[in-house]
Amino acid sequence: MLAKAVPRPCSGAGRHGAPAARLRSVGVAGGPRRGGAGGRLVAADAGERMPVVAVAAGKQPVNGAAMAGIDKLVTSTVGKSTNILWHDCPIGQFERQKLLNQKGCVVWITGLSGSGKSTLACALSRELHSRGHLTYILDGDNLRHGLNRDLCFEAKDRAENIRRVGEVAKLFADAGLICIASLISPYRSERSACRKLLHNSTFIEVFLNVPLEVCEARDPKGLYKLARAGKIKGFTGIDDPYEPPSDCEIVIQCKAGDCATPKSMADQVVSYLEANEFLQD
Ligand SMILES: Nc1ncnc2c1ncn2[C@@H]1O[C@H](COP(=O)(O)OS(=O)(=O)O)[C@@H](OP(=O)(O)O)[C@H]1O
Ligand SMILES: Nc1ncnc2c1ncn2[C@@H]1O[C@H](COP(=O)(O)OP(=O)(O)O)[C@@H](O)[C@H]1O
Repeated sequence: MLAKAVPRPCSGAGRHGAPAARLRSVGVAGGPRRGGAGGRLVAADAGERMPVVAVAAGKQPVNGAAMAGIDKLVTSTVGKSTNILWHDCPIGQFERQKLLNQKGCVVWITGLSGSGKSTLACALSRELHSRGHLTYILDGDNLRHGLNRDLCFEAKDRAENIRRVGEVAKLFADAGLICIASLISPYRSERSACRKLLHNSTFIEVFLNVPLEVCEARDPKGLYKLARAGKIKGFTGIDDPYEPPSDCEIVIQCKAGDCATPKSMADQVVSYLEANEFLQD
């Protein structure tokens, strides 16, 4: 049966409530996500989903769901979507995390082209996989082959690219996975907006601090050469800005001739995840 719609916190995607349960407490019976059988309709979070219609008792609910027990529904307008309701499910992030023995999070790797983002993402995924943890990589280049194929590299398209990846990453984290997002994401404000989508402690920003000269010397795709020759316009670091993070969780520093190996970069991130109880053996 559908319960009466009342504002309540839940652990579904997009909830910004209390920090996800520490792994130690994952799976404790009667935890925060225990609920009755069947789906629930819940009202929107303040801020993200603004209720616009409250149907008084006895009146026809907005979506026409004149079912027994529903005398009041609160619908929301979110962006261009009107009259929408959040549908919750008793199997939530808590249950999924328990199944996976890990806490869902986003490891967001930012840095110049050629700084080693994809290399680190792969090394990290491999390391976590070998320890029995489920990860998924959202790679900027790869996503531009599908989800983001309609976007170019103008500022507004990069911003939309980052926003979309942030939203997808949020879903993966809610699914209980360690989501590794690897994209240049050159703008501080857009990275910060992605951080706000998640509870702060579950957004782990990793800055690959590699000097432009090193990235340019690597130039595995020959893009810097093309950018220097003026054949690619608006290339990050050449004629488009990169705003380094001012306060991120992990900085991996690399200087000419002095770069950590991919495995030791991955180990640095794994240590952080362990220290912050994202992983359970
Ligand atoms: N103008 C310009 N500037 C920067 N990068 C460019 C550009 N044009 C194409 N490429 C290639 O696209 C990859 C970056 O895509 P992202 O989605 O990560 O970029 S962004 O976050 O939207 O800025 C980037 O991949 P990486 O080298 O792996 O970073 C490049 O291969
Ligand atoms: N830690 C590292 N030390 C030395 N070379 C690296 C390191 N990480 C990446 N590379 C090399 O640098 C180049 C760019 O790496 P890549 O992961 O494709 O960067 P990005 O995804 O940031 O563009 C590749 O040729 C890669 O082998």
